[in-house]
Amino acid sequence: MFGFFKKSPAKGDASVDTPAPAEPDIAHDVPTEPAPDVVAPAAAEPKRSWSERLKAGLARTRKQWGGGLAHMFGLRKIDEDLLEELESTLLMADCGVEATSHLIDALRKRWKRDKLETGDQLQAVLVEELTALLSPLEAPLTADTHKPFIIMVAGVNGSGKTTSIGKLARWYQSQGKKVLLAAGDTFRAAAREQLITWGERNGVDVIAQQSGDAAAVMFDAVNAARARGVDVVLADTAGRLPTQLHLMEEIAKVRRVITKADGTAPHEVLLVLDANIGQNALAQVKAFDAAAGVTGLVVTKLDGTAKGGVLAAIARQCPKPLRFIGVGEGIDDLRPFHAREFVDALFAKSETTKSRTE
Ligand SMILES: Nc1nc2c(ncn2[C@@H]2O[C@H](COP(=O)(O)OP(=O)(O)OP(=O)(O)O)[C@@H](O)[C@H]2O)c(=O)[nH]1
Repeated sequence: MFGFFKKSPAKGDASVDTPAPAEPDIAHDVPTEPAPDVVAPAAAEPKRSWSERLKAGLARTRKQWGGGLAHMFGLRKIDEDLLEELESTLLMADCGVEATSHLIDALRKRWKRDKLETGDQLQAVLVEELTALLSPLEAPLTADTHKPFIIMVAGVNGSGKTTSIGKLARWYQSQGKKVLLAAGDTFRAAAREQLITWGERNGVDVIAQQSGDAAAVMFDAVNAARARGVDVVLADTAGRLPTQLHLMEEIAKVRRVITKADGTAPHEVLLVLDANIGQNALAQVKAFDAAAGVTGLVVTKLDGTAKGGVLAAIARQCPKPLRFIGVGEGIDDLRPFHAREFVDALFAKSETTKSRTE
């Protein structure tokens, strides 16, 4: 079962100058308690394409928008009442006041300028404007500017960090990269076990310590990655709330230790946001950015929420590259964000996905 898993590191692989951590424990030991899966086991149902999964995943948000929008558009004549209804629908989908006003103003201008008449014509313009609003967020993370390319993953508790790391590891493996995981969530034992189990099953080395602090794990991981010719390091960190100031200080320290181990790193600081938090995402981006210098976002759980409009709020109020979006618990349910693909899925005809989502 654990056949792919490498045992202990070659001597000197994880040599540490300072601080002196406990001996790095390449996690080949059997976990003392059953570890939860990083992601749900492969489902028995036939494999669906990413675009099908994206459409299915966005069903709730689409219902919130589309449900309201379907009767709004069609052959209905455009008037101020229609724009007002559209405004409420966008606000309810958590687009936020700024993005909503921006979109409504743009639609009003286009209505007058292009002499639009029907709701359908207005919908086509909304698709265009929303794509234009979200496009600046589109910036896939190829992770090939450095070797090893060190990605530090941060976020509040339960946002989906550890799960996303498993999915990202699979994604980068599929791109032909050699991946190493660093179990830097030293607060939650289960997170460490999750990564270890995932690594064992997928032939990915995991740097972990039975005890010790996150900084030491990071230091070991950077050195081990160098010694083993790793392309991408995915470093987990403990969940924390922006209000927990001492923990926000700790994440700044974790970052500093990574830089100490490799002067050019971290090459990416990914903030994982749970889409269900809607507008709170903005405050989280600001707080984590101040503490750890966020360079990219992952928005998870877009499948479980009607608040997919939060991406528009992010685009308008705190634009950061949206590297990946998650639309499910399956291993392949996290993919690079593409604005047009996202908007198309949002406005897809529900018949195409209905049978799969119910
Ligand atoms: N439906 C759905 N669930 C997700 C998605 N991403 C993560 N999850 C679930 O969210 C839950 C929390 O995920 P974790 O990865 O453990 O979260 P974490 O941020 O590492 O948690 P802490 O270590 O407590 O900070 C798990 O049950 C995941 O399966 C997603 O895109 N969709």
